[in-house]
Amino acid sequence: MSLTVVSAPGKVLLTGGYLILDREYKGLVIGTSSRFYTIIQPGDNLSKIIIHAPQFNDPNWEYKITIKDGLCELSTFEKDRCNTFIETVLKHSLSIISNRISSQKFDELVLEGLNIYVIGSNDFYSQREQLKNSNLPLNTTSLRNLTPFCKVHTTLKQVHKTGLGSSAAMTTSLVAALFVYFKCVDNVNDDIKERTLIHNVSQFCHCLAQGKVGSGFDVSAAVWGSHVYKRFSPTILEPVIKSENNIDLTVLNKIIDPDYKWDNQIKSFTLPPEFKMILAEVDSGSNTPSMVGKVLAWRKANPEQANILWNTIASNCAIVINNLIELTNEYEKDKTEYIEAIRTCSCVNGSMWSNLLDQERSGKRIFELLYSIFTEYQKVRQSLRDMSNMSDAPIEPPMQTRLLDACTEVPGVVMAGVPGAGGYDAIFCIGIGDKFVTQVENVWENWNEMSVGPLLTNESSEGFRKENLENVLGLKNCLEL
Ligand SMILES: Nc1ncnc2c1ncn2[C@@H]1O[C@H](COP(=O)(O)OP(=O)(O)OP(=O)(O)O)[C@@H](O)[C@H]1O
Ligand SMILES: C[C@@](O)(CCOP(=O)(O)O)CC(=O)O
Repeated sequence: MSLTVVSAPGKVLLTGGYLILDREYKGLVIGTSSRFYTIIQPGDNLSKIIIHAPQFNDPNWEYKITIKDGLCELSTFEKDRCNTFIETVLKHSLSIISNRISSQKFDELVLEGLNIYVIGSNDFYSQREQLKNSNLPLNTTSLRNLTPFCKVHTTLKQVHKTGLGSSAAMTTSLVAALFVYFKCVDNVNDDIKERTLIHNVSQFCHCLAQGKVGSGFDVSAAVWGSHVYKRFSPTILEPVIKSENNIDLTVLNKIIDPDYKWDNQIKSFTLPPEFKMILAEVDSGSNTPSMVGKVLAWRKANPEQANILWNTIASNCAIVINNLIELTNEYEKDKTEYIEAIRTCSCVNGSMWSNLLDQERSGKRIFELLYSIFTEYQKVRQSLRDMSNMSDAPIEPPMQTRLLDACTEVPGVVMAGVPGAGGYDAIFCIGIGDKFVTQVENVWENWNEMSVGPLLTNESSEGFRKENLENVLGLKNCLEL
């Protein structure tokens, strides 16, 4: 049977939280190896769409599709149980697709019905409960022993998410899978225009479903993978977001077109060779919208002070980003020297890397770049703590500061911080060589002040992609074929 499978990565915003809401500033977003999968196969019911989310206790949604004046309408049999993200994507993607392919082809596929699976890698959801119920310690060995895409034994509403951006990865993989299934795109992995089309539709659906136009970095990561991000002007989507219940399809079709005047900027990025990112979730959770509200209100009330702070953070972040890029260039120039320098630094605490600069040895530029990333990122953290104190939003609260400082002490660690909006959700740690990973994980496992749960994910710079079911370990077992 023909199956369409599309995956999209999660995200970690390393630098630029809050700043990227403003087009003046850029952020560095990293794509994760944890991916969200959408699988589509023909249904066996007249115009019925069944959505399966087999990881949850409330696993199915059913819709009936009707098309009226080029607009797709969905009716559901269970009015009290809705999934806004899925419904928004289905309704609008199908309307857009019906406008771009022949009506005969569209009607044929709709009439058959669609069977759709939406499935996220284990790291999107906290696995603490599973481990606890099986009496397993909260560490990476236990996580590796879990079945891929395992059941979370709770409902979608109650599940603890880890901050990797499940809604953006799901939205993007679902949009892309629908466009592939209806053959509205034919080379979506490689064709930039087709990828841009998927970006524009996903960005629109995600904003509409979440009820606001955010910076869109999470959808951008799901589409393009790791990159330096400058947001699009919110005015682009305003005409179709404001009139939520009465969207003009002609306007929408114009806006999502790949040639429309979107002004977002993407500069692709990968961590330099020998770098590794690890992540942990922290057992508390934060309310991002309320933190964003506080920070933006403070900035509005204190524009001069805020601008100084914003510009300081931006210039420190720019040095971090440029140095990371330059390190990759250094590797290309002389791989042996690079690897040797990294090996030296990986055994030493970052604050001591400056000592290496005084010695007569090769690899000086690499030591310089590493030390500069280490110190500039410490300055970013200080500014985020200032932002926390002044706006009263716990971006890097003292509990996280203590944990991050302990991680930063580990030899080979280049930067440890709170991703995105910060708060009590998660932390990331980027280091060089292999040894720092076990040592940082030891710090986490033995941390008493709060419970720190590692994730298995690491950096993967690739955006969404069409997949072959057989190549994704464990995915086939989730389907009722
Ligand atoms: N496996 C899934 N199946 C169906 N819907 C899902 C799934 N995972 C996420 N969703 C959708 O995404 C929504 C969660 O979006 P929300 O914006 O609250 O989280 P998020 O910010 O993406 O979270 P996080 O960054 O922690 O992953 C859910 O309400 C649901 O609509
Ligand atoms: C605070 C903000 O800049 C980043 C939020 O990131 P996260 O969802 O906490 O990873 C908001 C946004 O960019 O939409």
